[in-house]
Amino acid sequence: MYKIKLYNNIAQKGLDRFNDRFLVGDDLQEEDAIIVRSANLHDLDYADNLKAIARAGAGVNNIDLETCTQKGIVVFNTPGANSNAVKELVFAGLLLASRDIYHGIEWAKSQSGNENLSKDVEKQKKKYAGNEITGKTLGVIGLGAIGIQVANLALRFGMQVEGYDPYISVDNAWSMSRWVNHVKDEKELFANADYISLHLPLMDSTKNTINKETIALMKDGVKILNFARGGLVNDEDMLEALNSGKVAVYVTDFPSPLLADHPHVIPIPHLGASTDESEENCAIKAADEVMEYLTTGNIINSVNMPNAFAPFTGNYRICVIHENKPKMISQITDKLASEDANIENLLNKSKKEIAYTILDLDQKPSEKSINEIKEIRGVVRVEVYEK
Ligand SMILES: NC(=O)C1=CN([C@@H]2O[C@H](COP(=O)(O)OP(=O)(O)OC[C@H]3O[C@@H](n4cnc5c(N)ncnc54)[C@H](O)[C@@H]3O)[C@@H](O)[C@H]2O)C=CC1
Ligand SMILES: O=C(O)C(=O)COP(=O)(O)O
Repeated sequence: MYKIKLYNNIAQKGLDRFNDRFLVGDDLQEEDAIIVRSANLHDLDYADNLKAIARAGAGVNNIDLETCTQKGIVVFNTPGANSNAVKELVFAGLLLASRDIYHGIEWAKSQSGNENLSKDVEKQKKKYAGNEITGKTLGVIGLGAIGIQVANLALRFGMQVEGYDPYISVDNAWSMSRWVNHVKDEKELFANADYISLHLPLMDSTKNTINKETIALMKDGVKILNFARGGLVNDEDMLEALNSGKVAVYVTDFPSPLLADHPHVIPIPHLGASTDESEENCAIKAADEVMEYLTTGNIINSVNMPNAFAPFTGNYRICVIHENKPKMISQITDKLASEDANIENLLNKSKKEIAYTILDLDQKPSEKSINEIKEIRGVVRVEVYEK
């Protein structure tokens, strides 16, 4: 029985994927895998059995990837599973940043009981007038699952779109409309954009992407949308820019204590992925990834290990997570050759400093050979699967 520990509310449709070989709950000990959304796992007490963590969502900055890699724990996410939900909310954000709907609604709600309301509405509305987005320029930073959808939809709203992503994947490049101007230098985007929307991951290298210096390169009255992560924006610098009017509006899905009640901030309580559809998509994908890994060793959508998928052809399978260096495979196969085990299939994949080898065998490997493989210098983890 595999134990799956839940760290957030995970949609039932995803949990329904698990059959009776799995025990799923939020108060389990010695779990084999974790499914999480945004809960912070940086101080996780790693169970000895823990083999996998699936993030039902996109951003993995709540997980200590380095420690997981060192321990041979495979971390998954669910690419694209919530991108439509975020895209839709970004468009709500674009409109909220353009028309003062937010303060207008606040005022209208305060008028309950006012018998002159229809007259007052007509007097008051000039306070909440705004601008249209058609014809304006949107700069999209990060052209991944979400950024591409935002860029493509903005074109349909009649916007000019500039996109910046030095690491854009081939698949995403194919999905991007040719009318999106793919800029090579972020400065060009900062100089041209009326609106800037952030869709890049939070990492050490992207922290404070929006800061005093980058804001100085932007148009006066620029409107910034952050549906990616709070840490991408330096709050103190944003406060100064909002106070001076350099930034006209900041729409954020990550309210901070410093900015939450600023009149030019539209704070949203991290609702980007909170739709039934996206919660189900993410949960189903995460559950499938975990089941596949725990029962076959196949790795699909990992962020810290190479993806590796091979049909389970033998009766037994050995999966080895090891350092990506010469002679690892020959050392592993040597340990099996000594007991005449026939390797029916072998797959080796690598990602940066880590590699993964799947060996399908016709006969059960001995405990001795498995222990010997574990002893090889550079081997991080060994798992054996039976069909
Ligand atoms: N508000 C919410 O509820 C949600 C927020 N997110 C956030 O949005 C981020 C993006 O999500 P997806 O588009 O699904 O991820 P993705 O992985 O498909 O796309 C991220 C893109 O950012 C690019 N990138 C990386 N470093 C960059 C840099 N320095 N400059 C420009 N581009 C860079 C990557 O090449 C990639 O194309 C996530 O990492 C997460 O933090 C994601 C889903 C929901
Ligand atoms: O997928 C992401 O990166 C998100 O930010 C969504 O987070 P959530 O699953 O709604 O806690």
